[in-house]
Amino acid sequence: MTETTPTPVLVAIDGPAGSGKSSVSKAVASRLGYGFLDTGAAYRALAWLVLENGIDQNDADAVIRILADFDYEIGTDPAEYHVRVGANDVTDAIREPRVSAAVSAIARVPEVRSHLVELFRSIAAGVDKPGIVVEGRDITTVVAPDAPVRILLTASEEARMARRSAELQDDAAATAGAELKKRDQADSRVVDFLNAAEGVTTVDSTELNFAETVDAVIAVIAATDTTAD
Ligand SMILES: Nc1ncnc2c1ncn2[C@@H]1O[C@H](COP(=O)(O)OP(=O)(O)OP(=O)(O)O)[C@@H](O)[C@H]1O
Ligand SMILES: Nc1ccn([C@@H]2O[C@H](COP(=O)(O)O)[C@@H](O)[C@H]2O)c(=O)n1
Repeated sequence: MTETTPTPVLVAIDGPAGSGKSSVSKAVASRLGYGFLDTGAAYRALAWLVLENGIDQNDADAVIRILADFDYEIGTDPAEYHVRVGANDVTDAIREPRVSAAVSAIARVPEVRSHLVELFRSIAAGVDKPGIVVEGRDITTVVAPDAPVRILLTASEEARMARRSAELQDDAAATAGAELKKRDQADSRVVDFLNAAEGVTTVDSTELNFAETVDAVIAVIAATDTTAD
């Protein structure tokens, strides 16, 4: 008798910048023994490659050309998160302000989006765990609209700006709020991650601490029949 490997349960989480998507998703994945896929890291890694090659991020044709050389790897084990482009470990470099400032221009190129959407679907399908938490901006609507669990993780702009500033120091802390706002404005012209699509559950963490937010997301997953097709 041949044994079939069950399809991993996909938990799709979208939300604006600083809403806690990465940190909360990673903690949820750890608790459940699931994998974790940070999709923003791929857009950031491509933006890093564009900048490293001295390409103008607004030159869509040049960005599309470099996509063919985009040798990308991401760790989906929440305990071993890493991002590589070719031989370069870019885990930290992709968080630099210059990358954050360039990424929205790259993410609005349709060819980039379709290429990465396919990549995300294949990474999620191949995870060697019972499930995977995939987070980004268009996971509930484009990457995995049929996922059994779909969540919009949100928080007030004030809360998100304060949380992001608290991670940083001095000048970076002072500009983080403005950067976050600008990026959301640019990104929301491409995909709607501010309003929950039909069937998507909103978790608003404005009044919740980190642990309460993780619990709230796990409660949504627990309330869903993830065995249904
Ligand atoms: N409910 C919460 N209470 C307090 N802090 C929180 C909460 N949720 C997340 N945080 C903190 O907010 C900060 C931003 O979270 P995180 O980086 O996970 O957001 P994000 O949505 O992935 O952001 P981006 O889209 O910009 O990458 C982190 O320092 C995280 O620990
Ligand atoms: N599904 C996604 C995820 C991300 N983006 C773009 O990438 C940028 C960085 O994402 P973070 O989650 O690391 O903040 C983001 O600003 C978007 O431009 C996307 O388009 N779709």
